[in-house]
Amino acid sequence: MNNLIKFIAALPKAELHLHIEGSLEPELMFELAKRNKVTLPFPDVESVKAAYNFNNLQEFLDIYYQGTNVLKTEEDFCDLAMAYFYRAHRDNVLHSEIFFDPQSHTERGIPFNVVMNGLLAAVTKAEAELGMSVQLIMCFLRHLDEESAFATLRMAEPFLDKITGVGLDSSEVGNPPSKFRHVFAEARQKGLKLVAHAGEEGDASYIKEALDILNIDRIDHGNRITEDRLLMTRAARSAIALTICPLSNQKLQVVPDLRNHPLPYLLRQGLRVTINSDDPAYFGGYVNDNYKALAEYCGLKAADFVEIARNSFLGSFLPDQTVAAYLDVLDKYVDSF
Ligand SMILES: Nc1ncnc2[nH]cnc12
Ligand SMILES: [Zn+2]
Repeated sequence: MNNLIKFIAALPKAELHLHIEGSLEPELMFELAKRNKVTLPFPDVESVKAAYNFNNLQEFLDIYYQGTNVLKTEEDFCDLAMAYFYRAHRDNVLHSEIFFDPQSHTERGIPFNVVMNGLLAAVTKAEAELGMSVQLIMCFLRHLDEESAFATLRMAEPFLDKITGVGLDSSEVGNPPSKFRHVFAEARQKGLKLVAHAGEEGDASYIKEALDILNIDRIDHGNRITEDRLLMTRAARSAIALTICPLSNQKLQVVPDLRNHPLPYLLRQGLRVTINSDDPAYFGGYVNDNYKALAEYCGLKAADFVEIARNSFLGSFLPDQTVAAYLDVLDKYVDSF
């Protein structure tokens, strides 16, 4: 097992499902609260951590949106993203596609430009200092209406060459993909990639809608695809990637027991599954912790993790040439281990 943990630690990988707001560690939350004179509803870091016990997605989201209140300036967004890039770099993440939730900031009066400029400064720094590649995916909050998503897309107009795609997150059940069909169609027309959280808490019909109506390029989570054999076959044949987040699933009680996580089954069924951290500051682990959990609880072996790391590059939105270069790095690592 020790050898496998070492193998995972240095395995070259991409992370494709990471909410930058979900990487806000309690320590940084307190630092930013002090810097911006924001009063937090918690006396100290320990009590924040103690509050991170969730029975479902909504309980998490309530506390996650509250956490964003400390983010006010470009510098805050830059510091937040840099903290994640340094941490991901330690996990040997070579490429990261990060989500951000502009509406959680614009709704509290923070200008869209402040969010973008802060994140873009961090992306430039991570690329230069750490040699990482980074892409940004702008998510629409699905508990808000489609008009608000359209307004967000309009705000993003000056930055569209720096945004790779759009996504759909927040409260899934009751907010089906079809609610956002027009804004996704417009995003597609603008040349953006499309992803959506689907089949996390919602049943497999949410995944089917996201594929049929939104025409997504990648499925975020998708763990409930096991409920629909036809959909699984379709996902396997089309090689669409699933960005699965095991520790998140456990924390949000989407999967009651990690020992029964569907990822190994989906991998054997030939689906392009990847392992990701989702909101690592809230769910108790960064990407390598998620890989390790699958080793420990599901008995995945080195060859499985190589396949998953390979999937992470193949499922990315990088150009083919860059993917090929990363796969070479991966092959060399495997040969040398
Ligand atoms: N796991 C998740 N599901 C839906 N929306 C989210 N926003 C941040 N994390 C999320
Ligand atoms: Zn997510």
